[in-house]
Amino acid sequence: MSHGWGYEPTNGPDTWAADFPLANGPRQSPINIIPKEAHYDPSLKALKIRYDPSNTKGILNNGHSFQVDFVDDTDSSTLTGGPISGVYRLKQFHFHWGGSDNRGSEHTLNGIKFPCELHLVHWNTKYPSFGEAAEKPDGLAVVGVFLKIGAANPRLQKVLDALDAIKTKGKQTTFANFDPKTLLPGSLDYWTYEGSLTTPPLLESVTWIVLKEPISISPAQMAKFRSLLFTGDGEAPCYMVDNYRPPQPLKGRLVRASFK
Ligand SMILES: O[B-]1(O)OCc2ccccc21
Ligand SMILES: [Zn+2]
Repeated sequence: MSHGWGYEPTNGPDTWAADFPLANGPRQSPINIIPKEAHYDPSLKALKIRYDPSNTKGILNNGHSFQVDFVDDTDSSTLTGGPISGVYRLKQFHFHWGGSDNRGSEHTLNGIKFPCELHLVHWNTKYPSFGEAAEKPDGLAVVGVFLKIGAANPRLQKVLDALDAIKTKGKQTTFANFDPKTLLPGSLDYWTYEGSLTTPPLLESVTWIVLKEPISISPAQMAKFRSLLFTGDGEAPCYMVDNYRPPQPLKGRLVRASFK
């Protein structure tokens, strides 16, 4: 039986095109961002991010990352402004990280990898659901935030403390009253471009909004991420590390900057 996609040599990013032909599509993510080649666009609006912590639903190890899910049946946690039009609802956030501090992010800056990258996933409410939106060219908007090694980040602690309960694939636990806005850096300056999911099915439905300013994470906090397992209970354990797709060809796309 064919094993599912993952990040090992036998099922990692270089093998995905076999089952997911979009892997070689015209608007794939992530990309390498070269700030000097980004176009400052004065017409880009400021990001407007309003999250309601009471929408927090739970935290799950999905075998590829861990994600914090939100109730998305009303417009109480939304992203508006920025490069998007209309209202996008927060669905979940998750991370990608490396087995050591020299890698882990999906987007890179001048070819530099960060040790970790946060994705806050939102869907366009002009469509009836996340699933429907994920198949539309303007269906999703993902805010990407780089994490760099530094002082322990107290804003991450509540998420980190929940990881012991979701060590293996498929485990989930209650997680309530978390405000993801507390994870954002002081500046909301961003780069934006049209791209895709960075995981199969690699749907080309994402307006990417990558923040310029990273947030910090300490080595000890990174070690907690790396203590999760890709594998389920009873399987030979495989640490959840290097769950990132490398940068993909730009194929003529414009990267715009919201700042000079
Ligand atoms: O592929 B991703 O990690 O990046 C965007 C996204 C959206 C929803 C699920 C997973 C992802
Ligand atoms: Zn992601």
